[in-house]
Amino acid sequence: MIDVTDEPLTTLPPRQRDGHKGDYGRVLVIGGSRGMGGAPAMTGLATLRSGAGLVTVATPASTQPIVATFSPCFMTLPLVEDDYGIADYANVVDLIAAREQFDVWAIGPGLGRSDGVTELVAQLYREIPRPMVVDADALNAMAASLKRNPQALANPAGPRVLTPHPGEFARLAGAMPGAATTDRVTAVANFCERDPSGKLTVVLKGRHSIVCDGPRFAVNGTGNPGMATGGTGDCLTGIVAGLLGQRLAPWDAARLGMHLHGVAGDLAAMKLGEVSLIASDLLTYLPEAFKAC
Ligand SMILES: NC(=O)C1=CN([C@@H]2O[C@H](COP(=O)(O)OP(=O)(O)OC[C@H]3O[C@@H](n4cnc5c(N)ncnc54)[C@H](OP(=O)(O)O)[C@@H]3O)[C@@H](O)[C@H]2O)[C@@H](O)CC1
Ligand SMILES: Nc1ncnc2c1ncn2[C@@H]1O[C@H](COP(=O)(O)OP(=O)(O)O)[C@@H](O)[C@H]1O
Ligand SMILES: [Mg+2]
Repeated sequence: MIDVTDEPLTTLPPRQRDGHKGDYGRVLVIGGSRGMGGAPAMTGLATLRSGAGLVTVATPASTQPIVATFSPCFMTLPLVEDDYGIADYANVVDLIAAREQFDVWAIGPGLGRSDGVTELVAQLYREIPRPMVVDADALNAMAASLKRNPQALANPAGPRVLTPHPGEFARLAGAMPGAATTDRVTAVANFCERDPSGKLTVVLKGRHSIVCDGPRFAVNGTGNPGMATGGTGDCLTGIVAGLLGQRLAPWDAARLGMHLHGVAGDLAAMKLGEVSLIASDLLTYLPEAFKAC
């Protein structure tokens, strides 16, 4: 039985005077491919702007120099690639071996689609014991794995927060959710039940994004159509990862993340007087959104 939550939004605790980077999370973002270096960079910037202590962006070697130019504040890690994109065999071993270094993983923005990506995502999704945000092409990779074996991703090693838009959700679940909120809630709740381990939280994005973890859901009331632009979803991935890095539970990080994402978009639209935004406008007003919360 699914029910709308009546819990108040969980917010971040006040920072201790002697806080240090490790207290606020070491986040690994895995994304990017030739021509899509901006996506993981926006995710990394949103993670930092959401308060994470340290952010590393792992991206194919050919894209690494480009991603690194987006900010001196995050580190970058080259991923081995072959002619078809990321080479799964060469990377999964190193990344899994690195699992103790990172508190939170965020995979998918700009990752591209290939057999190597599908295999890399499937192994990381199953094996990494830390909280993981799964977005964009990592969701498309999951859909490819589920098509081959519906149980391929059951009972992952740690909590997973999926952030599909309706197109990505349709690939994952096999059908486009209806437009009505009740249809969308039912579709997401049914999808969450596919993993009885209770480690799944899903944010179905849109005008009124819905967060659901199986028994409960919440509908977001912030945001505006100016946010319907490339990169704003990559920013949401970073916000949720940044909140997970500060020790919020997946449900709280997803629910607060979508709320703050929309508040930042509303502040940007109001302050810029713009009907259409670009994703970096959202990043500009994200700290103010946190302050207002
Ligand atoms: N600067 C960069 O590097 C950027 C890189 N990016 C990266 O690009 C990769 C592909 O991601 P993507 O979302 O752009 O494309 P895709 O997965 O094909 O889905 C889009 C299709 O889904 C459908 N659809 C239906 N309803 C929908 C809805 N409400 N909202 C959205 N879509 C909806 C609709 O299909 P249609 O109905 O047109 O057949 C639509 O054509 C991904 O890795 C991402 O991170 C981007 O983040 C941008 C900035
Ligand atoms: N009309 C709208 N009103 C409010 N938010 C919107 C609207 N359209 C899109 N958004 C938000 O913008 C983001 C778009 O995500 P996504 O499609 O993944 O973008 P990208 O992959 O290009 O970064 C989602 O968080 C969605 O909730
Ligand atoms: Mg997206």
